Amino acid sequence: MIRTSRPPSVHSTTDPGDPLSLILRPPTSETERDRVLRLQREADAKRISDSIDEELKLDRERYKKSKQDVKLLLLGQAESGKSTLQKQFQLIYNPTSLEEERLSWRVVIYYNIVRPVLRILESLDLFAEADSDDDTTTEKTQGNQAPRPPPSPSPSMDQQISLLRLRLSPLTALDSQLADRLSGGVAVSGSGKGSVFVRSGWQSRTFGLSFGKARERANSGRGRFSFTEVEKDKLVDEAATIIHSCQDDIRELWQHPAVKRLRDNRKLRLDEWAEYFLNNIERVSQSNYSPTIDDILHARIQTMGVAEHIFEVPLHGRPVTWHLYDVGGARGQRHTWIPYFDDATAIIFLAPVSAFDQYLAEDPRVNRVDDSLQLFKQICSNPLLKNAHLVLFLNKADVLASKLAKGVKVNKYITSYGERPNEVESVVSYFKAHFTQVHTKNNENKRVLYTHLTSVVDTKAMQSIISNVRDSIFRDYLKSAALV
Ligand SMILES: Nc1nc2c(ncn2[C@@H]2O[C@H](COP(=O)(O)OP(=O)(O)OP(=O)(O)O)[C@@H](O)[C@H]2O)c(=O)[nH]1
Ligand SMILES: [Mg+2]
Repeated sequence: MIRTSRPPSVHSTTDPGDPLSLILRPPTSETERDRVLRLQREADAKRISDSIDEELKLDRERYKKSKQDVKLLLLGQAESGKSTLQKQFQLIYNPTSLEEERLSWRVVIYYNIVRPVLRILESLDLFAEADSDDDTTTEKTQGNQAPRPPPSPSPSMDQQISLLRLRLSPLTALDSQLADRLSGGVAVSGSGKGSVFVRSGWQSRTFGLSFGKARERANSGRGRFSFTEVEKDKLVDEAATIIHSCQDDIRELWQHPAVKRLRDNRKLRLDEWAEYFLNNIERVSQSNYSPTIDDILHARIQTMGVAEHIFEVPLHGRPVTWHLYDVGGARGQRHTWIPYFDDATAIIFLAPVSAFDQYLAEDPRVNRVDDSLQLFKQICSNPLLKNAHLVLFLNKADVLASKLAKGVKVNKYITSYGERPNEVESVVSYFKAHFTQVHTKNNENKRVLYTHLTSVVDTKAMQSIISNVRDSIFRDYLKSAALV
């Protein structure tokens, strides 16, 4: 053991020769008031520095502890149902938080009404023109043959639609205001159907909480806002008033024979949430409207990036922290998933089986079921994910059933489906076989694939499916814990 003397450059701060001490030393002319202010500043600086140290310490502890947590990734293309599944988890493991969010969903729901109404009006315009174009072309080729019957819609229908268009004109301005509010003015191009995306924590930003307050809530694990904060929102109140005053016109448009015709001949295809809210317009447009859980589950807003949700899930009476990562599924969002692959415990991959007649908004040449299969292949074969527990949800079974009941033919879009029966059971087993094959061909680790046929908006059915998934994840979790 050797003894060392202090190196010559190190001095105590009280050393009168130390240049730092000289700088920090209060001026000799300091008044009593200056001294009080200086001490106050020093105390503030210390408090901030201590709180940063404390935050860093907590971060380190959180990170250490989070190694034992379950990390569950919800993956799948846009509109596959990931955020809806997240809400079902929230409903089971943190119901009060969903309750607290209830009123904040009004802005999304109003947007989910206004957008399709404007789309219906656009389609009426577009196809009225297309019809008349078709007629001119036909007449030209028909030469001197007798003229065809007058094009529909009939003039009286035209007048009705024009009148509705006029009366619904306040919705045009509302549409962009709501879009702006939801996206925080950020437009995201090249990824997904609309330009409206939200990041994790959108509610606190949407309702104008100051950053400090939002952060404080996020840090305290509450990350939410209260009824009163939401109630004060002027734009949402205005939207409620406009939608309330337009409700009869919205209903009339929705039930109009011209719109029915466009829907029947599938020139107008509305998304499932649009149909849901338009079918419920009377209730949703009430001035004292408060969204039901079903409404929240049907509300649609695209996720941007990755949103983390934390739940405590009991295992043999002891809480285990689950981190649910709800990702944006549009092609332009998928690069944001990768940092979460490293330590994922489990994946739920959602593939909407109802999407066989749809194409990607990001690339209209790609059938959505085909995109799901390609994406599933990438997930199955990704070396970073090879140890993650794998669950597949063949989702939107209810939407599939209603499409098939309307007579939409699968083999028109998926030619390899051939002459198999156009029935739910047959379609589901056909798609399931394809996903299973992708898994089998990309399964070096011989991991099990757990498959469920789901409608994630169905709360009752989801309760038992989620508990089934939870048990299977915990089984693997305990096995790997035993190996450590
Ligand atoms: N009827 C029905 N609607 C569903 C089902 N799953 C999801 N939806 C609806 O489909 C829409 C899209 O669902 P989301 O959960 O937002 O989709 P997502 O996968 O999070 O989409 P991105 O955030 O864009 O990646 C929502 O309006 C849901 O209510 C289902 O099984 N049945
Ligand atoms: Mg989402």
